[in-house]
Amino acid sequence: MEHDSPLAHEILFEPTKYLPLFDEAAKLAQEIMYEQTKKIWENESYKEGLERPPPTIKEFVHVRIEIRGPMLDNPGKIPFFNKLSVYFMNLTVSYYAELCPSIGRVRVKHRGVLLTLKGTVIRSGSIKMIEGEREYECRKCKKRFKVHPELESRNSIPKPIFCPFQKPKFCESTSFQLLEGNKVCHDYQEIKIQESTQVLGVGAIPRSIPVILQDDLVDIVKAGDDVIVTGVLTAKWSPDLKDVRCDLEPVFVANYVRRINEIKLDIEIPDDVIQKFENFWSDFKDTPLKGRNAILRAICPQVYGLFTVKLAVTLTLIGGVQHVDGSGTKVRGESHLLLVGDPGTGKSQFLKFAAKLSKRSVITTGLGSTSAGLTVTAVKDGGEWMLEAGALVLADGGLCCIDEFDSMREHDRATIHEAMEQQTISIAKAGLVTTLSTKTIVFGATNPKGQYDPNQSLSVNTTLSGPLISRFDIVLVLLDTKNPEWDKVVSDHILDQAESEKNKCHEDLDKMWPLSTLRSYIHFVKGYFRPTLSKEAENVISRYYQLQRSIATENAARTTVRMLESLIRLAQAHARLMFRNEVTRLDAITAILCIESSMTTSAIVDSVGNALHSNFTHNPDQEYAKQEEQILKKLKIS
Ligand SMILES: Nc1ncnc2c1ncn2[C@@H]1O[C@H](COP(=O)(O)OP(=O)(O)OP(=O)(O)O)[C@@H](O)[C@H]1O
Ligand SMILES: [Zn+2]
Repeated sequence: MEHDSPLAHEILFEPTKYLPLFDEAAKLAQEIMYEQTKKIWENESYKEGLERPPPTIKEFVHVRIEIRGPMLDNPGKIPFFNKLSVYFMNLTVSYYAELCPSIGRVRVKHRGVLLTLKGTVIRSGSIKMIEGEREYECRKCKKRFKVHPELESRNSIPKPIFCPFQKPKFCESTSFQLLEGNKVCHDYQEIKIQESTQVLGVGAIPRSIPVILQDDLVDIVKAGDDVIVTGVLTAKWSPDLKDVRCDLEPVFVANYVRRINEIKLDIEIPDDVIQKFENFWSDFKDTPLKGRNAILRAICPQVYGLFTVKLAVTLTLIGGVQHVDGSGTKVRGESHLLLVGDPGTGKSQFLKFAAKLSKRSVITTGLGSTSAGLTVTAVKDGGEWMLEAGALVLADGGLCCIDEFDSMREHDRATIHEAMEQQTISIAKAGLVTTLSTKTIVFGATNPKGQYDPNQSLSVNTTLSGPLISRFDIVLVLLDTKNPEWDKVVSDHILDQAESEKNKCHEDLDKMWPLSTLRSYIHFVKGYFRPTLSKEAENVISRYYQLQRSIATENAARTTVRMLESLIRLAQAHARLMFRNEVTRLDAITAILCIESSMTTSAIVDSVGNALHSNFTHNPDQEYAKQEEQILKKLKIS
């Protein structure tokens, strides 16, 4: 029903009066239908001799109110077209958008109305049973009535003081009989939802609010889920702990909960934008790598050069195609990237830019921004154990940027392996047993321990274990080695000197790829293309893998089957970047070049060089032709 119909208005502004009536009506309707279906069932099953189970009746029936509409896309903001102004005591009140505030804007004025909040589940409590209403009989007028638990006093059920029956005249009795046999219990669970950091400005602290789920709403969401919850705001006294003042805490009693993980990521791209992408590639059909580099230049434009890093970041964000291998094991499609670099080499800039490019992202440090750290932990909240989601769970379906990656805690070092490869985290603690999804791209950045020693393996230089490093598709080392020529171009760039002529022609291309277009492009190619390997590409990748396996290097941890899966993912990602549905030899060789720059010792490219000083070439297509010839010779492919 439209939100401004009279009935909707009543429900929105007096839910505690109308919703119980709706539930009563629904229960009555269920009883009537049950009687009718039971009669039909008795006749039919008798006739057909069928042993069909009799119809069942639900003990608790609730009417769930689902609020939809554009106001949910920008909670708390009052979009103009949605602003319903009603003159009330000469005040213009925009009612309805106020019923979808962001969690940080929930105030006392929202108490008692039907609110709709949007957020991410950061904590989920164990499932309990609470005693529902108690039935009493008045000893004087013999009438029966129910007393409901009071949320404010932590679901205790107060004893009745006076008889509620006032007609035909006041009963005034104060003595009642508790009817023991009618004890009613409800399933009960407490979760905590936090407003999405995407909605907040940089540096704003995301607010959270406890939410109470009862009956059929229990256990339908997990930590990390994005949800829209409709319900009534009330308050409860904080637990009476020694020397701690008791406060009234806001709490949200849910009437309806909707998971929006998939919906949120499924963003519509207008046809004219897709047409723009197609026109762009038709302009570059003869020099495809020039077109690709125009896109790559738009990655973190404030950082000059670092071509290899920009390519790696883009391929990581686009990712490969998730599939199930011959043995039935799910092979992830998400790539992971690790930047190991000296201070001041631009790592944090790339983390922040990548987060802006993603629909759903969490930026944190190895230590994690909450007690849950990177994965998940069990915390005591108000005397009861709850599961708290860490960064990887909150970034499920998106990107998790982890700065100072090597500073993570022991607890996370153990669980992050499963989280990055199997993309799940299983936890069994304090009676809370669950498996949470972490289908997340991990983008890590870390400084080497002391001075980077190229003769030592990555594990030694980063104190990260071999198995953990092997989970990263690409590991780029950014060494701030002295390079006068490089220092000059970077300082010119930073000091915003007059760009040299040869870069001028790139300016208009950069204008074509502002952040919003780049984000749409990445989202579109990820969703639209599912590239398969051509025979040529397969041949190149398998030859390279065999060559790597035959060369015993100290980075043996990197030449596992995982490397093969990484090559396939990166090649598929490059095909998507090139707006194609087939992985060609070009994509396979580009994936190999990424892996080569990933190794401190390269297998086939003579001078991989320092990723920090990799720059955009003026004619990439010609440059590539030379590289391809060199690599095919090394792989003995004619
Ligand atoms: N190639 C570059 N072009 C332009 N600016 C750069 C380049 N490299 C680094 N910078 C600048 O240097 C500053 C430091 O970058 P950033 O903070 O990302 O370094 P970092 O690697 O994260 O350092 P740390 O490891 O200490 O966190 C930033 O302002 C960044 O813009
Ligand atoms: Zn009475």
